[in-house]
Amino acid sequence: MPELIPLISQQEIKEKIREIGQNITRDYKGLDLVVVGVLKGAFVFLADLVRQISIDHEIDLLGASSYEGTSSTGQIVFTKRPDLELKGRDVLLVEDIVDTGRTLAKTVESMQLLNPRSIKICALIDKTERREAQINVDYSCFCIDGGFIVGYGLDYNEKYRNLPAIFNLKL
Ligand SMILES: O=P(O)(O)OC[C@H]1O[C@H](OP(=O)(O)OP(=O)(O)O)[C@H](O)[C@@H]1O
Ligand SMILES: Nc1nc2[nH]cnc2c(=O)[nH]1
Repeated sequence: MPELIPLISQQEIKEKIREIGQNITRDYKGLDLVVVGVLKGAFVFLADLVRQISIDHEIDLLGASSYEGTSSTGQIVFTKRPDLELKGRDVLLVEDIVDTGRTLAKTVESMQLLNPRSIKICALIDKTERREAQINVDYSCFCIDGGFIVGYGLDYNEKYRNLPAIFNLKL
């Protein structure tokens, strides 16, 4: 039976998202912000984050998937493309986690083809141990070394996304 070890509490998540939301609000004043959440994992974080951004902005979604169990297959499959016109606009990609960095590297590459004015990255978790692609996370809520984490949108074989806090999964 997998074991769940508490890592980041609901309260810590709430406080950090409020702070990051204020920073985004300040930095994007006067810009044409489109917040693009990367499904599936980012759906919980995205919903909480946009409610802490107090300037006008639009929201879109893209889908990217590459994990089987705790390992990246290395093959990023885009399951959904954004619907909004992004040309000339200020895109903020919202991810639940940056691990190897492969998903975001491919995602940024594909978003650049749509000619936005700017692309920045906001991640709930910046996990550094397995990083392979050079990714600059502009807004990071929590930085951790390693482990496989679940909860608050993050899954293991599609389970545990509903947990309200973040846990280390021990198999
Ligand atoms: O930096 P990386 O090593 O590429 O890992 C990060 C990606 O892994 C997870 O997605 P996953 O493929 O599990 O799909 P999901 O969001 O649908 O769970 C997560 O949501 C990120 O998109
Ligand atoms: N759930 C989950 N998905 C990931 N995708 C890349 N790293 C992780 C992780 O630690 N946990």
